[in-house]
Amino acid sequence: MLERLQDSLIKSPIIKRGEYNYFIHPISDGVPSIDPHLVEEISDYITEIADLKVDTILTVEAMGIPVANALSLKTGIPLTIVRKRPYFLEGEVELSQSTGYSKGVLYINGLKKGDTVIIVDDVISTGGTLLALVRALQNMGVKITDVVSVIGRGDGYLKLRELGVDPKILVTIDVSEKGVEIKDVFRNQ
Ligand SMILES: O=P(O)(O)OC[C@H]1O[C@H](OP(=O)(O)OP(=O)(O)O)[C@H](O)[C@@H]1O
Ligand SMILES: Nc1nc2[nH]cnc2c(=O)[nH]1
Repeated sequence: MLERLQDSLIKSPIIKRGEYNYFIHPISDGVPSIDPHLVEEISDYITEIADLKVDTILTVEAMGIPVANALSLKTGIPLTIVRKRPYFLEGEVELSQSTGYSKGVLYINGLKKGDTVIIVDDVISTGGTLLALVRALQNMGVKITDVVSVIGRGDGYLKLRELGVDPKILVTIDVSEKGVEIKDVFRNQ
């Protein structure tokens, strides 16, 4: 199950970003090249495990885009991208993002109260990004059917449970200076 993803993850190089052990992988970095079969394996799996009765697939710039776009092509569901730059359109919602190695601002456009979305992202680590995004969507009155992260590390996902959301993490890993270890693979109940 998700063999390509698991096999490629254990080959990930590690770099230090401050104190943070950052793994480098095609899905989360686009480095080295992204194998389309890998993206297909992941998007096929998401169609089996996630609730896709939604108006749109929501992802975060930049590295949520390859998988979310494949899912959009496969299902015919539109794709909405949370951007790192403002457009100053009416209804734009701004939120602060923090990860284990960076801080920034994200901007939601194109969503309104009553819309239903699935969130798809490449990695959940501290949970800072998805926590801020889910909070903003809940304040907007947007319904979230599922939150899917391709890769998970650490216990940041627990923060989302406090908002009533239980993320589906396809492969959970441990990351140390030595490399990546597979901890768990998501299986449908
Ligand atoms: O759980 P967290 O600690 O918040 O980390 C997860 C976030 O980190 C990465 O985004 P990043 O901001 O590095 O942007 P990128 O997709 O442009 O690489 C990733 O795409 C997630 O959105
Ligand atoms: N590529 C990559 N993206 C991340 N997003 C949050 N943590 C990480 C990480 O260690 N590697």
